[in-house]
Amino acid sequence: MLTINNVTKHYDKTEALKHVSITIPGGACYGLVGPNGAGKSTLIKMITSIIRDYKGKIEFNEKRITDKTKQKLGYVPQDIILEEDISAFSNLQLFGRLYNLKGNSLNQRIKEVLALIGLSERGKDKVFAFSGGMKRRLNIGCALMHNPDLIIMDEPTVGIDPQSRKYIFKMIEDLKTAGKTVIYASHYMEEVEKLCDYVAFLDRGEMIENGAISELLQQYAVPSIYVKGSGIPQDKLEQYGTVSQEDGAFILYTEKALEAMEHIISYCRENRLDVERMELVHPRLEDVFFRLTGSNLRD
Ligand SMILES: Nc1ncnc2c1ncn2[C@@H]1O[C@H](COP(=O)(O)OP(=O)(O)OP(=O)(O)O)[C@@H](O)[C@H]1O
Repeated sequence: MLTINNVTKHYDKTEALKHVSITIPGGACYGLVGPNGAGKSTLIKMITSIIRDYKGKIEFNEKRITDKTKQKLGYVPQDIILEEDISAFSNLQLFGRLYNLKGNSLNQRIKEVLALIGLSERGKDKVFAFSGGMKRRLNIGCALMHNPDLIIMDEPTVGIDPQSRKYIFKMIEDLKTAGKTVIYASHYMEEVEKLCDYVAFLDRGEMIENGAISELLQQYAVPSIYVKGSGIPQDKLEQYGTVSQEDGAFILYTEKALEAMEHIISYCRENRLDVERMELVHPRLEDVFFRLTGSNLRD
């Protein structure tokens, strides 16, 4: 378990984090979400003790993060930190040695990690020949060499191809199955919704809300109905909730979705109006963020 207790960080006059507290249960995948400048990278650097001058307390399994406990942490930075002129194997070897792996156990671990990141066939190839996605996978592999219990990933899918993204998702699922704890900072809300069990929303250094994704969806997101058809009066829909328009269709946000759908269908039948398409839209994490902040993450 990782506990972040009332942490505050200033960079000169910028207050990058303000009294943030989060508890991350062991074995969970925890999303950190927020717009540019929200404080995600600062928080991650504090967890990994790259930044040490802050107020508050961060503990992993009830111990302050020291050079010794740091051995249990794996950090995948936003920027790729690989030696391009040497092979994938040699890059992993470098990182393994940093964690005191040697001889057979080092070679064995390199093989395991190459398999985990889907690059077994490319171990001998120099990194400069790799695609952006392969470099990202190798970057993650470097952080896994010492088999850490907590893996912290800062925007690991930025600028990569769909195949590598899929591979990274699978790696995270495998890490979860192996009982590892994962912190996943991302701008991509749909990725967090798919991969993570919990999420913390950060905005301008403040933690706006956090908790289990399923509970936040229930608490904050209102279901909506997509209705497309000719002649359907907007005020009929407004009897059930708030209505917005999108590409010639209505989106009705309502807590009484099924009742509203039944009434819209019978109204259209009675008045011989044509319903081209009507469907219930399940709320998304993006909607929760919008509800809490009044803006979209990528505005
Ligand atoms: N080294 C630094 N010196 C001064 N200000 C900084 C420094 N690093 C970050 N900041 C400021 O602190 C705030 C939080 O930045 P941080 O990089 O943690 O946000 P972020 O959520 O990771 O954003 P992004 O998604 O753009 O990486 C921002 O206002 C940023 O400009």
